[in-house]
Amino acid sequence: MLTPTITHVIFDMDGLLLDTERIYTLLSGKILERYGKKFDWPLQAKMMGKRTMESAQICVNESGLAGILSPETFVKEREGMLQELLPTCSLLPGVERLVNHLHAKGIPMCVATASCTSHFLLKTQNHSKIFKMMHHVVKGDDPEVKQGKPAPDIFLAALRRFEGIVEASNCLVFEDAPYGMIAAKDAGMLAVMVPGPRPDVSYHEGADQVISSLLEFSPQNWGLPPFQD
Ligand SMILES: O=P(O)(O)OC[C@H](O)CO
Ligand SMILES: [Mg+2]
Repeated sequence: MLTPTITHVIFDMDGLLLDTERIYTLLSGKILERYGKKFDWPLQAKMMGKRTMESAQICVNESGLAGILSPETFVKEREGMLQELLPTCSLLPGVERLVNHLHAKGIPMCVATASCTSHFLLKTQNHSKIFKMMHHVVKGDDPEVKQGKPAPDIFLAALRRFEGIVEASNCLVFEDAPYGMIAAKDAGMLAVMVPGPRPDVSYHEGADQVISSLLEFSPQNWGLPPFQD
């Protein structure tokens, strides 16, 4: 296979840069338990990458709680616990090494996340060093993002905000979520999936590569400068 020429990188955030999906899983499980329902991976897979109200609507509908629990109440019941737990999130393995490396080599990078601004600030407050190296961040509540993942809007908005004219085919997206993968591919980009600790390969569809963590990523396979270490 010809080595692609990647010139720009777009990172998803939740579940890719930050270990926040475990917080969402814990809290969604807690709330559903109050209504005698279970939170499982197939439901989580439908919510990942979605914006706040979209993911709440999916959770309520798929759990058979429509008419019993409103998405607004779900979001309200979760909010206090999110405020407490989101600032405790950590960087996922390999993030610091890869972001520092690409920054040192002058590769423009940005973040495209379904997170709303208030949650973004909570999640990143202890990781400013990493996010300062990003050329820009597009968030779920950005006016340019008309439709959330799996629509390509957020990745196309991210592409437009780099300096100069950048081809989508020269962009590499890192994503953890099935909907994020669809969005990246529909935006015409190459995409590496880091699916987290889930065995079900059916969710990896469309990825140009699947790796278990960013520690496994080899920049030179994508036309990016190799690690020195
Ligand atoms: O994976 P992100 O960064 O697009 O955000 C996802 C939602 O906020 C939580 O699943
Ligand atoms: Mg994600």
